[in-house]
Amino acid sequence: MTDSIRRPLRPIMFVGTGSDVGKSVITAGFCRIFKQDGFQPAPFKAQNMSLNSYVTAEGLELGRAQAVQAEAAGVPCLSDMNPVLLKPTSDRSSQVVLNGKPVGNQSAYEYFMANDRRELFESVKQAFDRLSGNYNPVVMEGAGSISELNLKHRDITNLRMAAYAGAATYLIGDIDRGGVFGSVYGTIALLTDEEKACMKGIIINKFRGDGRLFEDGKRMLEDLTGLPVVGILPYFRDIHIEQEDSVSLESKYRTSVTGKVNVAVILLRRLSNFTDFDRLENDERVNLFFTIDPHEVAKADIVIVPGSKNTIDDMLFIKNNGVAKAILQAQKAGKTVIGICGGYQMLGEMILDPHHVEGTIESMPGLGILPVVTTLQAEKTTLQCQFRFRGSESLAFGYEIHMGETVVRGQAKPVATLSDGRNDGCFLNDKTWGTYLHGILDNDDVIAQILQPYTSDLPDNQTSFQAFKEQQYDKLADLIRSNVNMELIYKTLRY
Ligand SMILES: NC(=O)CC[C@H](N)C(=O)O
Repeated sequence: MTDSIRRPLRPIMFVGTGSDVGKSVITAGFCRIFKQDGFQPAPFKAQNMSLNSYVTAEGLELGRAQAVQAEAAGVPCLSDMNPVLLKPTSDRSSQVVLNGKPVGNQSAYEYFMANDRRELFESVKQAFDRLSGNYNPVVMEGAGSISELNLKHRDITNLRMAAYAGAATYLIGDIDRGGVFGSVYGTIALLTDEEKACMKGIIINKFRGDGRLFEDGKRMLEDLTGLPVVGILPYFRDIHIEQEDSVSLESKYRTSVTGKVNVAVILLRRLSNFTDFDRLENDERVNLFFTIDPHEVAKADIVIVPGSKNTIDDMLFIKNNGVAKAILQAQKAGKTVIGICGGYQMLGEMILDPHHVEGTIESMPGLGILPVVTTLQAEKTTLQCQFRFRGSESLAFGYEIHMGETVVRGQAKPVATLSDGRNDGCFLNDKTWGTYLHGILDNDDVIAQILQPYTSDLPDNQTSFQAFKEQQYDKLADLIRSNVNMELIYKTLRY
């Protein structure tokens, strides 16, 4: 790479013909490419709607996708990378996180919408400006489709942002779902001239088979749109990049199998941070599946109750559909039952909501497996933390995102000792515990402890999860480089 290429670059932005076309993963891949080429890139997505979030070193919350992209970029994550995060608590309301802190529920959000989200867009622009002052290039991601005509005037994420940033913008179309000519052509045709001026090319994603077979199609799309098709990316299953949207969760609904340790994660309605299970999911010894079927829960060796954005609603949900009973039976039968965050709260005796943080119900009995009582507070706890799991020597890493404070009754032992001196969680025995620590299952010591009763096999892959993730980002960057015309892309990024 010559020095001339390392001059300041224009921001680059990836937008889509629809949701789940692969924007987040491609953005992560480009973050890694720019890092490899000697730049200091940073990801940016103005607004994210997700129940998977992460915490910065300063204790500010942002969407997991931008945290993953920051990891690919090799830089610490910042709330400026995702200044607006909407976390749905019910079908009608979301918690709005602005610059890393909750500012209320949807009613506050409606206030922002009253004048086409002008205040919100101002905050978003400021976050972008702070970021672009320190990183080069900013690698931006849009949201959903860029041709939602009725919503455009309120858009703060897509081309309004691209125009403000002066970003070289690339449209991603998904050929796997079909209709790629219509969706790409239609998307470009519906843009205003100002929006069109941002567009520098098209990337066709999820192509199955030999990309050369698409040569004719590529030419046709170029003739139709007047934009170059800069790459045709193959459909891949062998590169594991954390994905965080609900569509990717749907592909994980599976069932128990024989011959592996079966881990059932309860598919709560407001399940948050399902990325907690990525490490276990990639473990050869394990079959991890998300389920809401009591019969499947009964077949599992290990049952995990995950985080929930609405613990009380989800508690009611599992009581009504028989899953609560299945979890209690699993625990009585000597199987492992673990709760994380909202799941930890549900394993307890009672969940109280005096300030109506989650809704109108003020108290809800839990499963009564752990001797703990949770009270939802008005203030949210968002922290990164280092901890030691049980008797383990090694320092592990996790993060907390919760409104609830949980009090342990009696003499129960903690699950972890945090480096700030606090204790976390409630450990009843080797097979029964609950914790607030997201990311706890990324740690090898913890995985070894929970799998120990069920398998004596050692993991096939002895590399640490962190090293594994690094390899995956590099593989993704290689795949993009060999299928995308990077020279053309760099040309569009020079001022
Ligand atoms: N991330 C979570 O599981 C949060 C649990 C619960 N809704 C709380 O805010 O305390």
